[in-house]
Amino acid sequence: MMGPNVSTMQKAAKRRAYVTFLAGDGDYWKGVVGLAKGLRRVRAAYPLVVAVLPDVPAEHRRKLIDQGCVVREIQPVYPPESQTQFAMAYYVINYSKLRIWEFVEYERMMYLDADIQVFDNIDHLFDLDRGSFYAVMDCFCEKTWSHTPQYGIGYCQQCPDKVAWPTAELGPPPALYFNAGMFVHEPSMATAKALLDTLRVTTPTPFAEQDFLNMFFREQYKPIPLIYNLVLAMLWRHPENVQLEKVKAVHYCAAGSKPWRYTGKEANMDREDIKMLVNKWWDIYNDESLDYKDDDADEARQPMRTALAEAGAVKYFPAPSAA
Ligand SMILES: O=c1ccn([C@@H]2O[C@H](COP(=O)(O)OP(=O)(O)O[C@H]3O[C@H](CO)[C@H](O)[C@H](O)[C@H]3O)[C@@H](O)[C@H]2O)c(=O)[nH]1
Ligand SMILES: O[C@H]1[C@H](O)[C@@H](O)[C@H](O)[C@@H](O)[C@H]1O
Ligand SMILES: [Mn+2]
Repeated sequence: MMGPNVSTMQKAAKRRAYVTFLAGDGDYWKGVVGLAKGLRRVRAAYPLVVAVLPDVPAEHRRKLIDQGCVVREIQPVYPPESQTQFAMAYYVINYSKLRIWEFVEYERMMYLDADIQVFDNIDHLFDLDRGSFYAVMDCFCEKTWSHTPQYGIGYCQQCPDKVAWPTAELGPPPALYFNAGMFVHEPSMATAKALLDTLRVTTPTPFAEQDFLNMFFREQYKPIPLIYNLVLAMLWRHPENVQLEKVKAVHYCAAGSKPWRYTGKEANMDREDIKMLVNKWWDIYNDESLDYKDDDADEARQPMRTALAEAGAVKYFPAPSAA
């Protein structure tokens, strides 16, 4: 019979996880495989859950399971009917990301887009104070933002003093705005319901669920340093803000930067730092020593170590220095 300590430990081990999202039968599964291997490389203590839409083929799901991912099918979430024209078509699918609030067997999760790679362990973000929504501030300088007043006047929250916000004409400056490719959240059925209920009465906007989450979590949002989600455009838009050697997670979101589609032809893609980061992604993706092995003793002990820590063997987590 299992003693109470063992079951407590098993429960504790289940309470935290990384989570990503996969839709369609295209090539984004490669991003998930890369991410799974990257998390293993930095000895992440928690599993990677993949929220997959029904349209992800069995063959792709198998590749994720073979890499040790926990595959969970979710039902798509659509914004109010026939209003999707307001959101960029490419982003509409991302509303389904809201389903990850339903993963209540985890008390805390860190969401990472499939086009993010981690180069350093970021487990400590799970220890941030509860009750807030943590993410990295976005940059408004790329063409994708050309529909906004910010872009029009050249204002960016990454350098708010360069172009002052014209309060007289435009009212108070916009609230801090995060990139939704990476965030720390707390699953909760109540929150999941509130998100879906609110979505039902919200007109879609260009950045789809990213705009929506920014609106929904405006009061709870706490910015964390950009080393946890380096939006690549920061390299050429705000180089003075970036210390590349300190960056722990890179988001290959600039046009043409997805490593598995990279050709080097699009704007800025011939930069040395970009080439280096794309190569680093491929090194991890191709590294067979990072493939998941069922019988890997060290791997098997990992959740137990986490469980021990959470069950009280380590009673106190020092406050993370990052935020
Ligand atoms: O065909 C697709 C498209 C997207 N995705 C998933 O959706 C994520 C978001 O798509 P991108 O990474 O291509 O989008 P961007 O990084 O350019 O977009 C940014 O804006 C989006 C607005 O919807 C989201 O908020 C996204 O998380 C944020 O990083 C992907 O990483 C991937 O996890 C798929 O699985 N298949
Ligand atoms: O989420 C979007 C997307 O990643 C774009 O590529 C980027 O230019 C934007 O800044 C961001 O808000
Ligand atoms: Mn992305």
